[in-house]
Amino acid sequence: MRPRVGHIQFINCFPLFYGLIEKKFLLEIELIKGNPTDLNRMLKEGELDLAPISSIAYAQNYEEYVLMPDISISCDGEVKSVYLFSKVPIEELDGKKIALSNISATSVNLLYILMHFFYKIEPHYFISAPELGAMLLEGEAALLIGDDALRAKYKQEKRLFVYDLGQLWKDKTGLPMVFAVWAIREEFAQKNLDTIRLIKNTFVDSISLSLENVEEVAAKAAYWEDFTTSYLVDYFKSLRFDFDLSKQEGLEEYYRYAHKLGILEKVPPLKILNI
Ligand SMILES: C=C(O[C@@H]1C=C(C(=O)O)C=C[C@H]1O)C(=O)O
Repeated sequence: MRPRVGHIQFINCFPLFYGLIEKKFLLEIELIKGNPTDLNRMLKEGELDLAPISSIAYAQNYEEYVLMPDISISCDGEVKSVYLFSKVPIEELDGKKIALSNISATSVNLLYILMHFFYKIEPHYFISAPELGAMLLEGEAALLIGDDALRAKYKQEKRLFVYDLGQLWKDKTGLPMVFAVWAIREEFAQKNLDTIRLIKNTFVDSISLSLENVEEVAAKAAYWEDFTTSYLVDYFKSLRFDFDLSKQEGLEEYYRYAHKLGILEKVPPLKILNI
Protein backbone atom coordinates (compact mmCIF):
# COMPACT_ATOMS: atom_id res chain seq x y z
CA MET A 1 0.00 0.00 0.00
CA ARG A 2 1.32 3.45 -0.88
CA PRO A 3 1.96 5.78 2.08
CA ARG A 4 -1.03 7.99 2.77
CA VAL A 5 0.35 11.52 2.89
CA GLY A 6 -1.62 14.63 3.85
CA HIS A 7 -1.44 17.85 1.89
CA ILE A 8 -2.57 21.27 3.14
CA GLN A 9 -4.58 22.98 0.43
CA PHE A 10 -2.87 26.33 0.95
CA ILE A 11 -0.63 28.31 -1.37
CA ASN A 12 2.10 28.04 1.26
CA CYS A 13 2.46 24.33 0.44
CA PHE A 14 2.92 24.99 -3.28
CA PRO A 15 6.75 25.15 -3.01
CA LEU A 16 6.68 21.65 -1.52
CA PHE A 17 4.98 20.27 -4.60
CA TYR A 18 6.50 22.37 -7.34
CA GLY A 19 9.41 19.97 -7.82
CA LEU A 20 7.10 16.99 -7.95
CA ILE A 21 4.91 18.58 -10.61
CA GLU A 22 7.53 20.38 -12.70
CA LYS A 23 10.49 18.05 -12.51
CA LYS A 24 8.45 14.90 -11.96
CA PHE A 25 10.43 14.00 -8.84
CA LEU A 26 9.57 10.39 -8.30
CA LEU A 27 7.34 9.81 -5.33
CA GLU A 28 4.89 6.95 -4.97
CA ILE A 29 2.39 8.29 -2.50
CA GLU A 30 -1.34 8.64 -2.09
CA LEU A 31 -1.95 12.35 -1.57
CA ILE A 32 -4.93 13.35 0.56
CA LYS A 33 -5.87 17.02 0.63
CA GLY A 34 -7.50 18.97 3.41
CA ASN A 35 -7.30 22.05 5.56
CA PRO A 36 -5.14 21.91 8.72
CA THR A 37 -7.94 20.90 11.11
CA ASP A 38 -9.01 18.08 8.73
CA LEU A 39 -5.44 16.79 8.56
CA ASN A 40 -4.97 17.09 12.35
CA ARG A 41 -8.00 14.82 12.81
CA MET A 42 -7.19 12.39 10.00
CA LEU A 43 -3.64 11.76 11.23
CA LYS A 44 -4.89 11.27 14.78
CA GLU A 45 -7.52 8.77 13.65
CA GLY A 46 -5.02 6.84 11.53
CA GLU A 47 -6.55 7.76 8.18
CA LEU A 48 -3.13 9.18 7.21
CA ASP A 49 0.40 7.87 7.80
CA LEU A 50 2.10 11.26 7.71
CA ALA A 51 1.00 14.84 7.19
CA PRO A 52 1.80 18.48 7.71
CA ILE A 53 -0.33 19.29 10.75
CA SER A 54 -0.78 22.24 13.10
CA SER A 55 2.22 22.32 15.43
CA ILE A 56 -0.14 22.38 18.45
CA ALA A 57 -1.73 19.13 17.21
CA TYR A 58 1.65 17.38 17.44
CA ALA A 59 1.87 18.46 21.09
CA GLN A 60 -1.61 17.10 21.79
CA ASN A 61 -0.79 13.64 20.36
CA TYR A 62 2.98 13.41 20.55
CA GLU A 63 2.92 9.96 22.15
CA GLU A 64 1.70 8.49 18.87
CA TYR A 65 3.83 10.63 16.54
CA VAL A 66 7.40 11.33 15.51
CA LEU A 67 8.56 14.41 13.63
CA MET A 68 10.07 14.64 10.17
CA PRO A 69 13.43 16.46 10.38
CA ASP A 70 14.27 19.51 8.24
CA ILE A 71 10.73 20.50 7.19
CA SER A 72 8.17 22.85 8.74
CA ILE A 73 6.02 25.82 7.84
CA SER A 74 7.42 28.67 9.90
CA CYS A 75 8.41 32.30 9.84
CA ASP A 76 10.99 34.47 11.55
CA GLY A 77 9.16 37.77 11.68
CA GLU A 78 6.28 38.43 9.31
CA VAL A 79 4.39 35.35 8.09
CA LYS A 80 1.98 37.28 5.81
CA SER A 81 -0.83 34.74 6.08
CA VAL A 82 -1.83 34.72 9.74
CA TYR A 83 -3.58 37.99 10.46
CA LEU A 84 -5.82 39.49 13.08
CA PHE A 85 -8.12 42.00 11.36
CA SER A 86 -9.57 44.38 13.90
CA LYS A 87 -11.97 47.32 13.96
CA VAL A 88 -10.03 48.83 16.88
CA PRO A 89 -6.37 48.78 18.01
CA ILE A 90 -5.45 45.42 19.56
CA GLU A 91 -5.05 46.93 23.05
CA GLU A 92 -8.76 47.86 23.00
CA LEU A 93 -10.02 44.30 22.48
CA ASP A 94 -10.37 43.46 26.18
CA GLY A 95 -13.82 41.96 26.75
CA LYS A 96 -14.63 42.25 23.03
CA LYS A 97 -15.66 39.42 20.71
CA ILE A 98 -13.06 37.90 18.36
CA ALA A 99 -13.98 35.47 15.57
CA LEU A 100 -11.53 32.62 14.99
CA SER A 101 -11.07 30.69 11.76
CA ASN A 102 -12.37 27.14 12.17
CA ILE A 103 -9.55 25.70 10.05
CA SER A 104 -6.74 26.77 12.38
CA ALA A 105 -5.37 25.25 15.58
CA THR A 106 -1.83 26.65 16.06
CA SER A 107 -2.70 30.26 15.26
CA VAL A 108 -5.83 30.28 17.40
CA ASN A 109 -3.76 29.21 20.40
CA LEU A 110 -1.01 31.65 19.44
CA LEU A 111 -3.58 34.45 19.64
CA TYR A 112 -4.72 33.27 23.10
CA ILE A 113 -1.07 33.28 24.24
CA LEU A 114 -0.28 36.72 22.82
CA MET A 115 -3.41 38.28 24.30
CA HIS A 116 -3.04 36.72 27.74
CA PHE A 117 0.69 36.98 28.40
CA PHE A 118 1.76 39.96 26.33
CA TYR A 119 -1.26 42.25 25.98
CA LYS A 120 -2.80 41.10 29.29
CA ILE A 121 -6.31 41.27 27.91
CA GLU A 122 -9.12 38.70 27.84
CA PRO A 123 -11.41 38.93 24.81
CA HIS A 124 -14.36 36.57 24.21
CA TYR A 125 -13.53 34.17 21.41
CA PHE A 126 -15.87 32.33 19.09
CA ILE A 127 -15.19 29.90 16.24
CA SER A 128 -16.41 30.85 12.80
CA ALA A 129 -16.28 29.88 9.15
CA PRO A 130 -13.34 31.82 7.67
CA GLU A 131 -15.18 34.65 5.95
CA LEU A 132 -14.04 38.12 7.02
CA GLY A 133 -17.29 40.00 6.33
CA ALA A 134 -19.45 37.57 8.28
CA MET A 135 -16.88 37.32 11.09
CA LEU A 136 -16.82 41.09 11.56
CA LEU A 137 -20.61 41.31 11.67
CA GLU A 138 -20.54 39.58 15.05
CA GLY A 139 -16.97 40.19 16.16
CA GLU A 140 -14.86 43.24 16.80
CA ALA A 141 -11.92 41.38 15.25
CA ALA A 142 -11.26 38.24 13.22
CA LEU A 143 -8.37 35.78 12.89
CA LEU A 144 -7.74 34.30 9.45
CA ILE A 145 -5.00 31.96 8.26
CA GLY A 146 -3.70 30.58 4.97
CA ASP A 147 -5.26 31.60 1.66
CA ASP A 148 -8.21 33.28 3.40
CA ALA A 149 -5.76 35.60 5.16
CA LEU A 150 -3.72 36.18 2.00
CA ARG A 151 -6.85 37.17 0.07
CA ALA A 152 -8.26 39.38 2.81
CA LYS A 153 -4.95 41.21 3.20
CA TYR A 154 -4.62 41.63 -0.56
CA LYS A 155 -7.84 43.62 -0.79
CA GLN A 156 -7.45 45.05 2.66
CA GLU A 157 -10.00 47.59 3.67
CA LYS A 158 -8.20 50.67 4.92
CA ARG A 159 -10.37 51.10 7.99
CA LEU A 160 -9.16 47.87 9.65
CA PHE A 161 -6.15 47.44 11.94
CA VAL A 162 -4.13 44.44 10.74
CA TYR A 163 -1.70 42.44 12.89
CA ASP A 164 0.68 39.77 11.62
CA LEU A 165 0.90 37.09 14.33
CA GLY A 166 4.30 35.87 13.19
CA GLN A 167 5.67 39.38 13.64
CA LEU A 168 3.96 39.87 17.03
CA TRP A 169 5.48 36.59 18.27
CA LYS A 170 8.91 37.68 17.04
CA ASP A 171 8.55 41.12 18.68
CA LYS A 172 7.54 39.62 22.02
CA THR A 173 9.88 36.60 22.21
CA GLY A 174 12.62 37.25 19.65
CA LEU A 175 11.98 33.79 18.19
CA PRO A 176 10.72 32.19 14.98
CA MET A 177 7.20 30.75 15.00
CA VAL A 178 6.48 27.23 13.74
CA PHE A 179 2.91 26.90 12.44
CA ALA A 180 3.03 23.41 10.94
CA VAL A 181 5.25 20.38 11.42
CA TRP A 182 5.36 17.12 9.49
CA ALA A 183 4.19 14.44 11.85
CA ILE A 184 4.40 10.72 11.16
CA ARG A 185 2.50 8.02 13.02
CA GLU A 186 5.24 6.37 15.08
CA GLU A 187 4.20 2.81 14.23
CA PHE A 188 4.34 3.62 10.52
CA ALA A 189 7.72 5.34 10.93
CA GLN A 190 9.30 2.35 12.65
CA LYS A 191 8.39 0.06 9.74
CA ASN A 192 9.05 2.47 6.84
CA LEU A 193 12.22 4.43 7.50
CA ASP A 194 13.51 4.16 3.92
CA THR A 195 10.24 5.42 2.50
CA ILE A 196 10.19 8.33 4.93
CA ARG A 197 13.75 9.24 4.04
CA LEU A 198 12.78 9.28 0.35
CA ILE A 199 9.71 11.43 1.02
CA LYS A 200 11.75 13.85 3.12
CA ASN A 201 14.53 14.17 0.55
CA THR A 202 12.03 14.72 -2.24
CA PHE A 203 10.25 17.52 -0.39
CA VAL A 204 13.51 19.12 0.75
CA ASP A 205 14.75 19.08 -2.87
CA SER A 206 11.45 20.51 -4.08
CA ILE A 207 11.64 23.36 -1.56
CA SER A 208 15.23 24.22 -2.58
CA LEU A 209 14.26 24.21 -6.23
CA SER A 210 11.24 26.41 -5.49
CA LEU A 211 13.28 28.95 -3.56
CA GLU A 212 15.87 29.08 -6.35
CA ASN A 213 13.08 29.72 -8.88
CA VAL A 214 10.81 31.75 -6.65
CA GLU A 215 9.55 34.08 -9.43
CA GLU A 216 8.45 31.19 -11.61
CA VAL A 217 6.86 29.35 -8.67
CA ALA A 218 4.97 32.50 -7.63
CA ALA A 219 3.78 33.10 -11.20
CA LYS A 220 2.42 29.53 -11.37
CA ALA A 221 0.79 29.79 -7.95
CA ALA A 222 -0.77 33.15 -8.86
CA TYR A 223 -2.24 31.84 -12.11
CA TRP A 224 -5.68 30.89 -10.75
CA GLU A 225 -5.77 33.64 -8.15
CA ASP A 226 -6.18 37.41 -8.15
CA PHE A 227 -2.74 37.96 -6.62
CA THR A 228 0.14 39.51 -8.51
CA THR A 229 3.28 37.41 -8.82
CA SER A 230 5.25 39.87 -6.68
CA TYR A 231 2.72 39.52 -3.84
CA LEU A 232 3.44 35.77 -3.75
CA VAL A 233 7.20 36.23 -4.20
CA ASP A 234 7.12 38.36 -1.04
CA TYR A 235 5.02 35.73 0.68
CA PHE A 236 7.29 32.79 -0.21
CA LYS A 237 10.31 34.81 0.91
CA SER A 238 8.74 35.47 4.33
CA LEU A 239 7.99 31.81 4.94
CA ARG A 240 10.59 29.41 6.30
CA PHE A 241 10.32 25.76 5.34
CA ASP A 242 13.24 24.37 7.36
CA PHE A 243 13.18 23.06 10.93
CA ASP A 244 16.57 24.13 12.25
CA LEU A 245 17.52 24.65 15.90
CA SER A 246 16.14 28.19 16.08
CA LYS A 247 12.73 26.95 14.81
CA GLN A 248 12.83 24.14 17.37
CA GLU A 249 13.59 26.67 20.09
CA GLY A 250 10.67 28.86 18.95
CA LEU A 251 8.38 25.85 18.96
CA GLU A 252 9.43 24.79 22.46
CA GLU A 253 8.81 28.31 23.74
CA TYR A 254 5.34 28.29 22.18
CA TYR A 255 4.62 24.93 23.86
CA ARG A 256 5.80 26.30 27.23
CA TYR A 257 3.35 29.21 26.98
CA ALA A 258 0.57 26.86 25.84
CA HIS A 259 1.26 24.69 28.87
CA LYS A 260 1.23 27.70 31.23
CA LEU A 261 -2.13 28.72 29.82
CA GLY A 262 -3.57 25.23 30.34
CA ILE A 263 -3.86 24.45 26.61
CA LEU A 264 -1.36 21.58 26.92
CA GLU A 265 -1.11 19.12 29.79
CA LYS A 266 2.63 18.73 29.18
CA VAL A 267 5.41 20.38 27.23
CA PRO A 268 6.10 17.60 24.73
CA PRO A 269 9.55 16.41 23.69
CA LEU A 270 10.39 17.05 20.02
CA LYS A 271 10.70 13.45 18.82
CA ILE A 272 12.58 14.25 15.63
CA LEU A 273 13.42 11.21 13.50
CA ASN A 274 17.09 10.62 12.95
CA ILE A 275 17.16 9.78 9.27
C1 LIG B 1 1.52 30.02 8.05
C2 LIG B 1 0.44 29.32 8.06
O1 LIG B 1 0.43 28.23 8.85
C3 LIG B 1 -0.67 27.35 8.93
C4 LIG B 1 -1.33 27.50 10.22
C5 LIG B 1 -1.91 26.43 10.85
C6 LIG B 1 -2.74 26.61 12.10
O2 LIG B 1 -2.97 27.75 12.52
O3 LIG B 1 -3.17 25.59 12.70
C7 LIG B 1 -1.72 25.14 10.33
C8 LIG B 1 -0.93 24.92 9.25
C9 LIG B 1 -0.14 25.98 8.61
O4 LIG B 1 -0.17 25.84 7.23
C10 LIG B 1 -0.70 29.64 7.19
O5 LIG B 1 -1.18 28.72 6.53
O6 LIG B 1 -1.07 30.78 7.09
